[in-house]
Amino acid sequence: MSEEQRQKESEVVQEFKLEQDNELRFEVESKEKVTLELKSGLAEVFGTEVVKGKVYSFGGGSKIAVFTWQGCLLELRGKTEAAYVARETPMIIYLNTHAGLEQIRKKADTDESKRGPIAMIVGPTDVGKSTVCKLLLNYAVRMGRRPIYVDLDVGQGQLSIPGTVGAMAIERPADVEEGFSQVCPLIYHYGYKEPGSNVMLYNLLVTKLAQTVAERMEANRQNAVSGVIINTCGWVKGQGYQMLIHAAKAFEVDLIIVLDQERLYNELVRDLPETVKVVFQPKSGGVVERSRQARIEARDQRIREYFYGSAGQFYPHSFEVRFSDVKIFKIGAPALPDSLMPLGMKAEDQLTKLVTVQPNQQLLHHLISISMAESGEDDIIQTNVTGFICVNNVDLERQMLTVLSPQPRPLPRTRLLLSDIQYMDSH
Ligand SMILES: Nc1ncnc2c1ncn2[C@@H]1O[C@H](COP(=O)(O)OP(=O)(O)OP(=O)(O)O)[C@@H](O)[C@H]1O
Repeated sequence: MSEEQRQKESEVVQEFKLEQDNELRFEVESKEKVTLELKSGLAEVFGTEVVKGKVYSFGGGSKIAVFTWQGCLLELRGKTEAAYVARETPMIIYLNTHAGLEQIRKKADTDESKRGPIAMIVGPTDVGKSTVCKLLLNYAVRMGRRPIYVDLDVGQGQLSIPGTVGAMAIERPADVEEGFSQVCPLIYHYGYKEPGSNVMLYNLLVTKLAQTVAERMEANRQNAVSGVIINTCGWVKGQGYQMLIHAAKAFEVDLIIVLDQERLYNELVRDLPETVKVVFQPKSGGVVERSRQARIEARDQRIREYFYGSAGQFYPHSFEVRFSDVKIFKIGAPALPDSLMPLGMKAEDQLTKLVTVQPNQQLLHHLISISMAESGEDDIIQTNVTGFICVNNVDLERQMLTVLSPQPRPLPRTRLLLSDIQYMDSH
């Protein structure tokens, strides 16, 4: 018997029969792998249809729900941390939300003066915001729509690596194992994992992103009719709340779905004009709370996937870059008291100021965004980025950086933006 066969024999196999409107929830133990197969009936994972007979594979730490509207038989192989069938889910509520959005799209279909819905999903951490976004986007594309996904979550975003905000037109349902295919997302560099680290910059980027999305809707009628789904951060108190209000205004949202928190719902109803519809919806009982450590690991995993692929299928490059061949900037200078500011400038302006960085050992392990800006005069802060590198070594004597890059040398552009976020490349 081969090693592979032996492994297969000793595998834990579990079968689940689901009635209609049931959901199988499972978590994969860290460092383990679990496969899923639909044996009969129909099922979906966060809005993407599961293909019968196809074997899907999920890595350690995955938290998955397989829902069925009609009933089905499922098989799991491998070590699950928890696996159970839930009968109570809010899926019908989410489906109704989709139907409501589709009504607005239908009106825009026949009336050139109208556009599709702009919906924002808000709520505290771990209420399933990203999952509801995915669901609504998947249902929309399955109906032939081309919605725009905007991700404002700088900590646990789905479109790019942590420390960025971005948007992408969704062309096909998310892959069950890999999520949305990241072809040409429009990404802006923020540089921190917390939205509160530089509120001025965050709001500036949200405004810029909103403008760009509006332009895209102007230029592409199919996107305009399909509308926008916006994912947000879980920071909903104090300044975090003000940032949500800012985003709602910048994107001119029509609908806000508040998951799980009634207080937030009441505040939004109170503070936003009546033209913005605010609805309260429950979170799914399946959403798993993540510890601080789990969040750190998820962020690291996201960055690793950027360079190495979700299954280690990418081979990034490591090469040297001469200090003199690039210009590195960071955004935000140390705050000075108003009395020391040059005439006409406010202390706040410092926060969105571009500062040149002389390469030194402090760059070690930091992520760096490659700006699309071509020259020094371009507004680098409000220009999108084309990719990311990580600094693996700084040689002051030879004036060289060694960088990890998804693409071979040379770097596609020379204007670089330093991120506060670090990544230890342990490959
Ligand atoms: N019904 C469900 N059953 C099992 N797991 C689920 C379910 N819904 C969501 N999850 C899982 O729960 C985790 C948290 O969900 P999600 O990322 O959508 O929450 P969030 O509110 O966006 O979190 P954050 O505030 O960190 O952005 C994810 O790993 C997701 O796969």
